Amino acid sequence: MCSNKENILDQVTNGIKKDSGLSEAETNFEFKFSSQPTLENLSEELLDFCKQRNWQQYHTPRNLLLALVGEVGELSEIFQWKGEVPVGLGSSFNEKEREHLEQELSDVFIYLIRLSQACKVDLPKAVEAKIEHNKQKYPVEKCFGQSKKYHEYN
Ligand SMILES: Nc1ccn([C@H]2C[C@H](O)[C@@H](COP(=O)(O)OP(=O)(O)OP(=O)(O)O)O2)c(=O)n1
Repeated sequence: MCSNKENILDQVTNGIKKDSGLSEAETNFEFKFSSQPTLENLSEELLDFCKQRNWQQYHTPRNLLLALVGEVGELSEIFQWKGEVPVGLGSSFNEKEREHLEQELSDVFIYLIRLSQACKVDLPKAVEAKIEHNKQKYPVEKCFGQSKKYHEYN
């Protein structure tokens, strides 16, 4: 390890290793989402899906929130009893389980988009603002390599 960048990477990796017991390969986050469809594309499609079925009457904020929580429960069941799972899932998930995971993550995302629509929250803008807020709350120089709650730092 000679450069500063390598040094930081090493510290991050070791930090993850120490907490999760996973190796460097198992904590490799290199991954990119597709650029299409956009959030706006999905948002429009979901609104159409709902209108075509005359389901606006059911897609109220409270109902959508309950549906979202239900889907989070279904997502959790997939991981239940598996113990720690590496980033990328490794050999912990077979093809069928991976497909199931894709479906449950999608259900959660779909209801999150619908709930945001029903609450008229501009989700990408809100997330961007929240990330900025998190940066202020968790400054790198205070939090580097530690995962404590913000009020536990001095
Ligand atoms: N009133 C509804 C019912 C369903 N959906 C959409 C959003 C979810 O993506 C999916 C949820 O469908 P199900 O309630 O059938 O749940 P699952 O797909 O999880 O099926 P199961 O409960 O059998 O696992 O369909 C919706 O928008 N509004």
